[in-house]
Amino acid sequence: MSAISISGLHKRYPRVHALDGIDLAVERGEFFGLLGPNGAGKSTLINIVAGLTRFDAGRVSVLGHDVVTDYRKARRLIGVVPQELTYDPFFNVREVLRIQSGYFGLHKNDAWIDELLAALMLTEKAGANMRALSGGMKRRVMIAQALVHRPEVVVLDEPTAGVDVELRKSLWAFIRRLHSEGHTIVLTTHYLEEAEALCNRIAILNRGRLVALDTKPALLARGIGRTRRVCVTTEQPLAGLPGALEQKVRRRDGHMVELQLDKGTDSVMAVLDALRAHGAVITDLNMEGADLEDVFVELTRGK
Ligand SMILES: Nc1ncnc2c1ncn2[C@@H]1O[C@H](COP(=O)(O)OP(=O)(O)OP(=O)(O)O)[C@@H](O)[C@H]1O
Repeated sequence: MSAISISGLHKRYPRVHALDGIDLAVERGEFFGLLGPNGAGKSTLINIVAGLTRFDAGRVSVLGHDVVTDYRKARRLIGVVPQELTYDPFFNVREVLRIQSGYFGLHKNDAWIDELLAALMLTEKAGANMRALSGGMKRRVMIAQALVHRPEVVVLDEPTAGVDVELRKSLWAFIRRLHSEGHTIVLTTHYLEEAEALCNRIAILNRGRLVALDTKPALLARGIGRTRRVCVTTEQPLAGLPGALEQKVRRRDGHMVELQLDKGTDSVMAVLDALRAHGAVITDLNMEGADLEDVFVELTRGK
């Protein structure tokens, strides 16, 4: 049985086909990344899995429980950390977590709440009013809130958006811990670095469609993963480029030109020679292997 199973899923808003036939299964125990540019449909998908958004066609279940016909059971098995910070400013942190526990009929949940507060470094803020917390702390409370009922499946919609580096690292550590304790984790993120560091399987969504779904090494091994980026800085802005190089340009900005080269067939030395023969005086050179960003850019570019 899959942790999350989605088949033939369609969701239309009046002006956009937000999800255009999604088939996807997240297995139990996976650390799954859901990536995509703005508007790709990630939040819509997550909200559907959480039972918060209606859809037009398809089937969605959490650990075998249909999110529509078996809503209550599905809801108990999943914890969703939404992207937007929504909270009631009149309650303190502990009250928020107690109220949330109450929704699940858990009236003696303080031991677990204390554990969550400690793990998320919120113990000292337990009595603080929500409105008095910083954005990063509110986000941690929302994570705790999603976990009060110890759901097996944890879905985090951009948990580290707008969070400083230090807190991001501690959130990563906490999410890793949840995963090592047996939770299935689904993470949406804009930070490719984050998906590369954490997820074992990654789906890339673009305009409501899945454009890739594979393990991280398999994604990197795709054709595009065999390229290398070379960034050349020249003394004078380049007037033009040798014809053969024009089509390899990825970015160009005054003194700098970034080329995407095939590791197998393009020799870096030959490229530099061609630039020099064209009158360029090279002052700096940077090379990078392909990373997930190349794959992402390639798959979500244009149409
Ligand atoms: N309630 C709504 N009413 C109408 N259109 C919506 C609604 N919610 C989302 N959309 C549209 O559906 C599409 C998918 O949006 P969604 O928020 O799921 O994307 P996303 O991948 O989560 O983007 P982001 O990374 O910016 O959060 C977008 O075109 C968006 O404008």
